[in-house]
Amino acid sequence: MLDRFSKWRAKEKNSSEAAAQLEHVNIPEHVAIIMDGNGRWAKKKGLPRVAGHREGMKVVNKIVRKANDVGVKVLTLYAFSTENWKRPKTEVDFLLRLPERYLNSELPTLKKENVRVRLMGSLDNLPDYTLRAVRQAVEETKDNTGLILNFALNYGSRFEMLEAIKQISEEVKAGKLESTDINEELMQNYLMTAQLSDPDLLIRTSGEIRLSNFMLWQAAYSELWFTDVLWPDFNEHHFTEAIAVYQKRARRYGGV
Ligand SMILES: Cc1cc(N2CCCCCC2)n2ncc(-c3ccc(F)cc3)c2n1
Repeated sequence: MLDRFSKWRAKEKNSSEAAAQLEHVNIPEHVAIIMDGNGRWAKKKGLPRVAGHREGMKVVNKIVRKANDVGVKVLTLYAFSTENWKRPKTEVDFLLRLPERYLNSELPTLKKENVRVRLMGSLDNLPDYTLRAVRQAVEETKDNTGLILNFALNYGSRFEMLEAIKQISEEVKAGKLESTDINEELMQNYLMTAQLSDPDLLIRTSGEIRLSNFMLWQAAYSELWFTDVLWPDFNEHHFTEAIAVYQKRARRYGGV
């Protein structure tokens, strides 16, 4: 007896296989990705976990190129969560070297492709070498007008929402805001995604069907697409399959 999720996946697979060519209408403006499965990928191959993260970084490049090619405007990538600090120190140290490694090799190309690098997360707690690299990339691409490449680094949605609530309540206390001013539009301006549209499509790899404290406010109406593919095995075809499925789904925003 197929459970509801397996039936849904079978239906999505058929519809996405039918979508051989990606339509260039109704491309999701903002795509967010939880890049999961790197450790499992390495374990399956009898490699250390960091080999999965290294391989996963190569996939970032492929998907950034593809997103830019198909006309996505914002690509948010969940690179390091506030929960990742609980991992072994050696793995955390390796992970927090990746921004610098990625940017050292890719920033010139990103600049050539008019990509703007953006960060969201609690950056102050990051090591100096990570901060230096990401701040340089943000500065050197700040005038670019193409794809916004938004890395979530040391990011947690509940922390983000609590910080926004604290800031708003301080401003009410200081008389800068009235409590009647507080609405969804105001709240969005106090989140780390201020100025960005909400994700139209949220992808999670590796078969986990959870949001894991990622963009909980912003993803309220996002189309969610889950795949068993582990991030290091994720490629442009999986990405365009997710977009093709998004294009086939009606968007209702809670309406009928
Ligand atoms: C911590 C971390 C982990 C990380 N992984 C590679 C992708 C799979 C997921 C975990 C490991 N990647 N990949 C790219 C970055 C990055 C971050 C900020 C930035 F400005 C430029 C690049 C990155 N950062």
